[in-house]
Amino acid sequence: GPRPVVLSGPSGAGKSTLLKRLLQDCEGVFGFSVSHTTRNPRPGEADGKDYHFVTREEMQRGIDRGDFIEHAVFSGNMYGTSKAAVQAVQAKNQICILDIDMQGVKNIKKTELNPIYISVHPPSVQTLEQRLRDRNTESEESLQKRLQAAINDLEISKEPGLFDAIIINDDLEDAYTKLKGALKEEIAAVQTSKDS
Ligand SMILES: Nc1ncnc2c1ncn2[C@@H]1O[C@H](COP(=O)(O)OP(=O)(O)OP(=O)(O)O)[C@@H](O)[C@H]1O
Ligand SMILES: Nc1nc2c(ncn2[C@@H]2O[C@H](COP(=O)(O)O)[C@@H](O)[C@H]2O)c(=O)[nH]1
Repeated sequence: GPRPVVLSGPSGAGKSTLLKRLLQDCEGVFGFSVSHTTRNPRPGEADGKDYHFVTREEMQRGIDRGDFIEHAVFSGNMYGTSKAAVQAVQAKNQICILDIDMQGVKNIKKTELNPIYISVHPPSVQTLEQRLRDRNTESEESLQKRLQAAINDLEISKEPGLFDAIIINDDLEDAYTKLKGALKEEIAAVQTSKDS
């Protein structure tokens, strides 16, 4: 099947915004890998669509059973990509998109998934902070943890070869055009195979 895509980058950089657009714009081409998390759902988030919302005990049982390709603790909550989440997308011959943090990127690199790695960056840490504050989803404590992780991860993402593309999400239209451009060959291949 087509190569999966890993979308990473600091919390608040715009990954979900960009990937939702990609899913809508290229209908049937991409499928989202629905992660598990122990964090509480935000208003508007649906269980099984945005995440599988689980307790710590359920998540730990899944990890112990070997259900996860990768898992990490981010801002005090557990997150993980299950084998079933990726297989569900791949079974439809779609490009599987994983929205994961830097620990996830490092762990996926140790597997045989062989995805395309894309990092979404904010234009500045100040803009990132403003976007996170405006999103109104985080407590002050969670926001500070996310900003600290962002500063660390932006430094790590300078490592040569870690990402196939880095997209600065300043103007949304421009960032979306660049994201779609970075994936144009994969999109065309899936569209061609669907037509034939
Ligand atoms: N180019 C942009 N210009 C202005 N605001 C933006 C832009 N892109 C995204 N946003 C806004 O910034 C906020 C963070 O975006 P989003 O939730 O997509 O980030 P994220 O990287 O998915 O974060 P997380 O990792 O926490 O899920 C949202 O409120 C979104 O509407
Ligand atoms: N390593 C993983 N990271 C994940 C996964 N699913 C989401 N994430 C990352 O967590 C943070 C926070 O997400 P939020 O929805 O609480 O804002 C963000 O960087 C996501 O990319 C996963 O399965 N594994």
